[in-house]
Amino acid sequence: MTSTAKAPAGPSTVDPDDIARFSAIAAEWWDPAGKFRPLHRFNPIRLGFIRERVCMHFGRETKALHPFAGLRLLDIGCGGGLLSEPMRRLGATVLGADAGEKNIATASVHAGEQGLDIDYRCTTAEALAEAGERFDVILNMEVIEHVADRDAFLKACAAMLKPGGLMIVATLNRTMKAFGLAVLGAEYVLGWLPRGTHEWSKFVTPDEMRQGLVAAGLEVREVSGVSYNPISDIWKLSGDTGVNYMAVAVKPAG
Ligand SMILES: C[S@@+](CC[C@H](N)C(=O)[O-])C[C@H]1O[C@@H](n2cnc3c(N)ncnc32)[C@H](O)[C@@H]1O
Ligand SMILES: [Mg+2]
Repeated sequence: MTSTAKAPAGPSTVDPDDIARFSAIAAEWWDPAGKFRPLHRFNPIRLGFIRERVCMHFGRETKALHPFAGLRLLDIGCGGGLLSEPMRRLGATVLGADAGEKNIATASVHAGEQGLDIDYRCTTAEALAEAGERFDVILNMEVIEHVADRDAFLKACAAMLKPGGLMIVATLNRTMKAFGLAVLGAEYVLGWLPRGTHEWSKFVTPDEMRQGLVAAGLEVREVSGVSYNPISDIWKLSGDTGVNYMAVAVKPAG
C-alpha cells in the first residue's frame, strides 16, 4: 500500500506471509517456464472462458476486436498482470490491484513495455471498496485461497460491482485430489511451485463458494470445473470441479 493510503476499518484480507511468498518470485511472473508456469499453461482456457461469459452477459460480439470496450474491469490480486494485459487488449478499462508491491512493480514495467495503459495499484479489495470504486466486471482469479478473511474479501469485491455487473472467481477445491495435485504434486513432486504456495485448508469447496457469493448479495450463474491432464499437459473446461473451478456471479440489477 502507498504510504498515504489509510487502512480501512474492518478485517484485513491480507495474509502477510502469502504476500511475501509471491513477492519473492515477482520477477518470474512473465517467464512461461518459471514458477508461474502453471498459470501460463492455464491462461488460454480461462481467457476463453472470461471472454465468452463477459460477452454473453453484456451482449457483446465475441469476435469483435475490442468486445470489452466501455467496460470498467477490476483484476483483484492481479499478480504480474497475466490477465490484466489481455483484458486491456480486449478493450476494457483495467484496474489491476495486488497487495504485493513487487508484483505491481513487475506488472507496471511489463505493461509499459507492451504499450498497454493499465491502472496498477498496490492496494486491497477493502481499501478500493471503501474508496467507492465501481466496476462492471471483477476478475477474482486464484486469489481467494490466499486471503486472510474470505468472507470480508468477497463482500468487499461484491460491494464494488455495479448493479448488473459480473464477477468471475477461480480457485481450488478442498478435496484430497486437489491436495494430491495442487499441493503434493505441483509443490513437492514436480517442484513447479515453491513449497508453501498453497495451504490446503484455505481451499474453498464449490458449496462454500456459492454460500459466500450469495451472502455477499450476488446470484451464482455457473460453476465450471477446469481439469488438467498431466500426460498431454493440457487444461480444459469440464464438469469436474474436484480440483480447479471457476464460478460466475452477477449483482442483481436492483
Ligand atoms: C496465485 S496469484 C494469482 C495472480 C493472478 N490473479 C493470476 O491469476 O494470474 C495470487 C495473487 O494474489 C495476491 N493477493 C493475495 N492476497 C491478497 C489480498 N488480500 N488482496 C490483494 N491481493 C492479494 C498475491 O500477492 C498474488 O499476487
Ligand atoms: Mg493459488
